Amino acid sequence: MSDIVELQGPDGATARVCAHGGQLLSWVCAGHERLYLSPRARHASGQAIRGGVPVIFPQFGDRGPGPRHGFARVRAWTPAGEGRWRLRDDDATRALWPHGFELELTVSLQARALSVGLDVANTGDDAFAFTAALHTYLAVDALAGSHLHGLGGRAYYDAARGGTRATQTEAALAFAGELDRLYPGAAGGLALDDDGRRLRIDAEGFPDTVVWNPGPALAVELADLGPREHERFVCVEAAAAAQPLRLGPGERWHGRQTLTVPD
Ligand SMILES: O=P(O)(O)OC[C@H]1O[C@H](O)[C@H](O)[C@@H](O)[C@@H]1O
Repeated sequence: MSDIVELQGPDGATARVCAHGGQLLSWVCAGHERLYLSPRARHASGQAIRGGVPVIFPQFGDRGPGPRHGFARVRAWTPAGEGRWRLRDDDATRALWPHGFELELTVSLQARALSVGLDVANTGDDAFAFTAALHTYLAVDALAGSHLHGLGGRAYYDAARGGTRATQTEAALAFAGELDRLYPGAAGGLALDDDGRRLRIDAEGFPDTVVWNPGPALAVELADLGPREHERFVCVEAAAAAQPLRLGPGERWHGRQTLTVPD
């Protein structure tokens, strides 16, 4: 598609970013694709692309009256220089959410690392509250053997079980069946192991982490996913979802997720 830009890293890494949704679609580092993009992903206007790094704003999930996961992921963003895209309010966004804002997405490639930044500026005359996330789909070769480290002992809300609160007792989280957890106040310091490969996941600005895998039954129900596709990814999301963030007129917030392939 013509609205996809390829970025080159210092060590031969590449990233592809689509203006539709301001969405990272691919990051190839040390010869491996690190992000998952569904073969059934749709790039059509008004549709969210299943995979990569969707930008969730101004509403995470169903935590408000607006469209599920907000509108940023289905809007056309504007290129704003090397590795930068912007989204500003317009008549269509104000019809859904009556506020003046500017989002800036920054994608940068360092040696063995990818950094995705999201800035939110309040350009209107009134304060607003928002929830947001970088809804990162990490590719895995073998879901059954994958483990996410760094959330042991953390409390979470379990959206796959009616939002009940629980505490993760195991040090390494395994994936079997639907998993949909919001860990408030747990950000970054994570590592995903998959088939002998490790990826470090760090965050700043975003206070929470969401971990999602639809499992086999839900994967079949999602038209842009399909049978067994859930075995190819784990979503580890840098999120501000448990409590809305507030910005007064002229204020700006910055969040970032960094993925690193250790040497
Ligand atoms: O299907 P989507 O609207 O893209 O949402 C995909 C998933 O996103 C997040 O991870 C939520 O916690 C899940 O509840 C949701 O199912």
